[in-house]
Amino acid sequence: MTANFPDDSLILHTDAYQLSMMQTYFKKGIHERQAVFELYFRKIPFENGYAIFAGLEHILEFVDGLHFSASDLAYMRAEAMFDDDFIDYLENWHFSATIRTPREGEVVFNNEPILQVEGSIFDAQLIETPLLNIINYQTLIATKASRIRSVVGDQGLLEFGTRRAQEMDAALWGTRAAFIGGFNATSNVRAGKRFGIPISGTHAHALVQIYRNDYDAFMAYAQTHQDCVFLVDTYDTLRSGVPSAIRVAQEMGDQINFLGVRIDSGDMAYLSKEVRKMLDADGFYNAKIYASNDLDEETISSLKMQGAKIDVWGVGTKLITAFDQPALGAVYKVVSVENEAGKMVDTIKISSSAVKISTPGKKQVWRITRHSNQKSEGDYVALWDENPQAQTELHMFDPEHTYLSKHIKNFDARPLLEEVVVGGKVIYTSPDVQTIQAYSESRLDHLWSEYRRGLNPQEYPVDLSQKAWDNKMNLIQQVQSYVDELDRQN
Ligand SMILES: Nc1ncnc2c1ncn2[C@@H]1O[C@H](COP(=O)(O)OP(=O)(O)OP(=O)(O)O)[C@@H](O)[C@H]1O
Ligand SMILES: O=P(O)(O)OC[C@H]1O[C@H](OP(=O)(O)OP(=O)(O)O)[C@H](O)[C@@H]1O
Ligand SMILES: O=C(O)c1cccnc1
Repeated sequence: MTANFPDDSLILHTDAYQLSMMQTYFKKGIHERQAVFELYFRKIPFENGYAIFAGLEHILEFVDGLHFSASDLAYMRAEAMFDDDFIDYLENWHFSATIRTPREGEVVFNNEPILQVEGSIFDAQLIETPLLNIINYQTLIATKASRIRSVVGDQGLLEFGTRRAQEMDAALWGTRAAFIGGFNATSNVRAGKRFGIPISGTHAHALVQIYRNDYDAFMAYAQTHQDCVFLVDTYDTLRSGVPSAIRVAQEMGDQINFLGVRIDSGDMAYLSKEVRKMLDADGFYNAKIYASNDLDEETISSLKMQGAKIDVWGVGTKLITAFDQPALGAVYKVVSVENEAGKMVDTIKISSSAVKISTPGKKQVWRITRHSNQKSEGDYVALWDENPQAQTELHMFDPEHTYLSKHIKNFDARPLLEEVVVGGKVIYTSPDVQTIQAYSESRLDHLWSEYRRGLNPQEYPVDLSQKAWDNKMNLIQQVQSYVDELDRQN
């Protein structure tokens, strides 16, 4: 049986190991030590050249008023895993960390922090799982949406995914992420209500099946609605669906806005061309052809290449489930931690795979743009105390293949990470989704088309400052000497 709690909170939406580690920090008296954690992904999804940052609003909603409710604590008490003194402490605990992120809709890349938490190790550890949960999904969907938008051009793009999404929350927040990535409207009415996303829709095959023929169904719909898009493929698109739609449009005349017809099966290149001819032949030049059925950027771009006469694209499953790559794979790593003497010390995670070695130190991401053309030259990941804005020349080099380097003058450096939560208090109010979408579009304008193309894009430079790179090499050496020493002792 499912237990429902009136005071349920989202704070236990975390992995048990976070709470276990917190108990250790608490019992050992180090829980108030400061730390910096950074969140990043290692590979851009869908082999795209960029990603779109999304998830901030949900994070702020989660952090706001974060506390352990009575039933959360009672549940923990009943679990053998936790001790009473630890749970007593949680009762009066308040979140007090600082969080920095780019603005939602920002264009972001792999191997750079897209979120930073600075606070007690206790607080930073507690929110790792929900932060990853939110960003891993929403950034993935916003990026997928942006890819789809890039092939659609300025045609209509409708989000139809709710019925296929991985449960209700995913549908809701995925819809919002899709809008940030460039969709025009959604079929999800609750997303319209909550986020101010325009809602849009046609009708289903059920309507036609209930009336048992296209004409009666379309007529009934037309008599009860002003705006009409008729779904024409239930029985036979060209012989029954479209002729019935045209007949209803003619008979209803000015009483309706005949917006167009939707095709949901068959060869959509062939059908759309035939349907266009039929609509035009009867003077319905402005009636649009909508298409849906397992579409994504690949099928849409193929249909366009075939000269399909489709004006509006409805996309569900492959968007909302990120069908071709279901995970972004973002991680959250501690980069600096306070030692016994109260001093912040940078920390590293070593791996035999170079991409999995973390980059130590609290960092800022600087977007470097040329004065002359306002195009982004790359991102410059520097230690927090560095200020590239004060430099007249910047040496940018690939952190793995260091011989790949360039010197840049006459540039702008813009910091991406901004405070959104300070001392546990949310200080940032998200703009409306339309503003976020427009911001995202404007950020993409600063990218060369080589990075924007959907197929085999060039790799955008994400470079480390010399200081950040030296710091990383130093720490790798320190860890190596420590392991070598242990090896000698054994
Ligand atoms: N001309 C085309 N070129 C490329 N892909 C197409 C074309 N026409 C349709 N498609 C796509 O082909 C896929 C296959 O469609 P599907 O097998 O579902 O056929 P269908 O006729 O829609 O059948 P169903 O009634 O089961 O939905 C869909 O993703 C659809 O978007
Ligand atoms: O194909 P997607 O990209 O996921 O887009 C959503 C799909 O949902 C509907 O089909 P469904 O069969 O669920 O309902 P229907 O009875 O209206 O066709 C719609 O007709 C689309 O085909
Ligand atoms: O309005 C539509 O046409 C619609 C909505 C959800 C899913 N498929 C289609």
